[in-house]
Amino acid sequence: MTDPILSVEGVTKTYKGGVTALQPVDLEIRRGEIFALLGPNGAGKTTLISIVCGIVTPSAGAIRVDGHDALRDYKGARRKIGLVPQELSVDMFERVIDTVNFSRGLFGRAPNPAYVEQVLRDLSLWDKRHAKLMELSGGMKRRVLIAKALSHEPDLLFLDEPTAGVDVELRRDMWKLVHRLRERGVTIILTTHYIEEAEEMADRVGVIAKGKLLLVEEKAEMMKKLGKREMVLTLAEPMATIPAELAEWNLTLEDEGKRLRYIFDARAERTGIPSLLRKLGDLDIGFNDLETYKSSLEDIFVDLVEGTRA
Ligand SMILES: Nc1ncnc2c1ncn2[C@@H]1O[C@H](COP(=O)(O)OP(=O)(O)OP(=O)(O)O)[C@@H](O)[C@H]1O
Repeated sequence: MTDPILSVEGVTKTYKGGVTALQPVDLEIRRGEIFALLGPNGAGKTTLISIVCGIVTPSAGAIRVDGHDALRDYKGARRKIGLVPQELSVDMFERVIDTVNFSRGLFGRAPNPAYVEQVLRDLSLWDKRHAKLMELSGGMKRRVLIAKALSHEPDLLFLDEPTAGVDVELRRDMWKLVHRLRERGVTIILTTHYIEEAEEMADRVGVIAKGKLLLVEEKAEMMKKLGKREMVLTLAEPMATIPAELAEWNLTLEDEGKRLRYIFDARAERTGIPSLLRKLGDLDIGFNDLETYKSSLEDIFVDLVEGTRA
């Protein structure tokens, strides 16, 4: 890959007390992409982000942000990054515009009212710019966190669980916003528990569990490569048990014997469907309907994460 905006090499983290939060992680993020880091609670997502942002010191490894060594040239690296944390940690009495300008100042950036106005407009906060944070709804406060993170014109934006606990409408707004930011050239890394979010937003997805980056793939490629498919037959007559003759297909009987589900590997050359249908004919088992489904990213995720269990 040419000139990634972020490269993480062999990064590990063992916290004091002995919790290993990250096994050696290697990851390169391309300029302009939306990358979703998907993993269950405690997988190490926040630890990885915090290391890249210089909040947590890694036990080993190297990080480069747009050419800056994040350990040796912390300031240079950090200036490139905007971080939207999970938690609100803002002064509730402050006004929106002041807190955003303050964040910008922290990075030593000269005032740029036109830029700040654009950010606030993008986030539908312009009309609220003189409101105190305490006067805003929860969703608006989250937008303020994003505005603060964007205040110093970063090239790489981290969103740590951007939509945890927000309503569906705000979640959709966030997704739109992320796409708009990318159109402006901002690279985005988001962490999420929500498969739907990764599926909806990301160009690439990394799956992390127990501190291990299990897989990094183009989203579409991941779906294609690992995708399973399902076929569901609605039977003409309910069935009490699956006949022994059908054992090799590993079918499951559902809905009080009215439906047969067959899960097969879309990658396999032989799916087993023609022979299954023939066998059903031989056994005189009729069906009224046949549907097929692609597996979702959710199924893939569960498979991968379960695969890490000893
Ligand atoms: N400061 C700390 N000291 C000790 N252990 C920690 C610390 N921070 C995190 N951990 C542990 O490291 C592991 C990874 O935690 P981390 O917060 O990175 O996961 P996560 O994927 O972000 O989880 P979540 O989705 O719940 O935020 C967990 O076992 C956690 O308990």
